Amino acid sequence: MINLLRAHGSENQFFILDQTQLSTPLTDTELSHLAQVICQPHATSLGSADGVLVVNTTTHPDCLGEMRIINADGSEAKMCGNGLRTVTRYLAEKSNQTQFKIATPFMDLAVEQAPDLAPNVPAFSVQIAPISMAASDLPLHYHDQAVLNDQAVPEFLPDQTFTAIAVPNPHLISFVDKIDEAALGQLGQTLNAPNPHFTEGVNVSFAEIRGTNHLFVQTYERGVGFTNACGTGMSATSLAFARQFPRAFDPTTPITVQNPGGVVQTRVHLGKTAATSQLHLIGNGTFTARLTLSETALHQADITQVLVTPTTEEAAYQAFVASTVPATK
Ligand SMILES: N[C@@H](CCC[C@H](N)C(=O)O)C(=O)O
Repeated sequence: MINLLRAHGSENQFFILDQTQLSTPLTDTELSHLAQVICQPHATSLGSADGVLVVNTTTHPDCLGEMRIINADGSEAKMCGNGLRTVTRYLAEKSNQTQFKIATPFMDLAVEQAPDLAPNVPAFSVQIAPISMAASDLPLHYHDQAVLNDQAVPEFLPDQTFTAIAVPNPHLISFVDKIDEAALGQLGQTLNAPNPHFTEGVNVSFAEIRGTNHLFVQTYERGVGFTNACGTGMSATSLAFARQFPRAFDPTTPITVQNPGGVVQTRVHLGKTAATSQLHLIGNGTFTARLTLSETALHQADITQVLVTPTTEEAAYQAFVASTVPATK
């Protein structure tokens, strides 16, 4: 029998599939099909999920494994920050190591265990890289501009400015006084349908600055829709914040980023350019259930016979959020 894990980082919900336990790894078509089926709200008793995190072996130096992220719509993304924290925990527990690297499609990333956030709420710190603002890396097409940096784009929305950053998955960021969820949803949908600007879609984040090193970020994700939290989105937003709002940024302490699913911290070390800056994302890596099914059923994305065994971690995570986050909206 094969085990899957139900995991979340700030309630960004995933299934972790360790392909090293299979006699035959799933093909890319099978992985895409599995994500589209298992992430549906009523597919399991666990509710909807945002994607499937696939763990493979790797021969890259210092890497304990490779992580791929398949979005709920079956598309593959270049990176997943919240997911990387949960895969860090998975590989840390499997190997009994606390500091190592994980291979991702664009880069081998440094990860480590962090102090627990609360009893039964383990936390992990992950590097977010590579970083680029080059329009060609997003890709973004806007009047042949090389970058989009804190700029009005009336084609997106009036009265807001936008910054585009790849980490390396694409993010469009806008700082606002108060998040207008309907406007975020509308823009997210438009830029993830065929459009002339983001031809491969984009994750769209609106952010409120709530004080020095304190943000609230909400994201409409490519391949998913609204998420409770987007780790790469909160990291890219933290970088944009540090560059655009130096008076509200204290480089000596982490940034607290609230989100609809809880709270994370980011560390931003500004370089001369965005690309030479360094980003780290720190937050929970929570396992809420173990799932068991046959390898044949997994290949066929047949989850009708899956056995779900919940853990006790969600109550601990919710208690942590209630004690530390006075109001998320
Ligand atoms: N939730 C993730 C990002 C997942 C990928 C994204 N939907 C994309 O297509 O780029 C995160 O925590 O970073």
